[in-house]
Amino acid sequence: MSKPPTSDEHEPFLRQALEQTAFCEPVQTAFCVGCVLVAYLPDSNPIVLSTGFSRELPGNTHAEANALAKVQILSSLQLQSLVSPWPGEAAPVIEDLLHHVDVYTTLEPCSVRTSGLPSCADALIRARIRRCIIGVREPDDFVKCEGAQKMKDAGIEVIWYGGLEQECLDAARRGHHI
Ligand SMILES: Nc1nc(O)c(N)c(N[C@@H]2O[C@H](COP(=O)(O)O)[C@@H](O)[C@H]2O)n1
Repeated sequence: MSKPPTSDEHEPFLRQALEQTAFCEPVQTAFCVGCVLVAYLPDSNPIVLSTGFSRELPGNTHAEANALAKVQILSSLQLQSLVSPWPGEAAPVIEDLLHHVDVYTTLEPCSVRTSGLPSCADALIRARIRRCIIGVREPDDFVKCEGAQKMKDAGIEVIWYGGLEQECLDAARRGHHI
């Protein structure tokens, strides 16, 4: 069995998510967020499956949804090369793999979007990820975010990392005139 990571083991992945924020095009109406999806499989080191940042994919897209979308389009062959050895007998299926995935995100996943598009918290709940490790709570600059509570209520373990809060907040607000 793979050992659960300690809080120090989270830091490299949250830092990797923080690096993703540098790629965001800043806008006044939303935050710059970075995300990394990491699979924890038995007898294997953690595997980075995908990364994402705000507005990376075309349209008004969010970091967490982008990281999910990028892994959901992988072919079975691509998944197999990423997650070898896969513990099951059949080829890996993304829906199964996601139950072993921790989501590292610099900002609390959104629960409500000003655009009315689907929220990241709902997308992560639907994907039935294992845990969500969050850099900082979303400040009330735009909306009141209840993403962490929503995920907890749905049975997803939420971990507030705590050690990179200011960096994550500064990254989120990059380019904002406040
Ligand atoms: N968690 C998260 N990830 C992102 O990539 C984001 N841009 C945000 N921002 C939040 O979403 C709201 C913007 O909603 P629209 O993109 O305009 O629909 C903004 O109010 C933040 O709450 N959050």
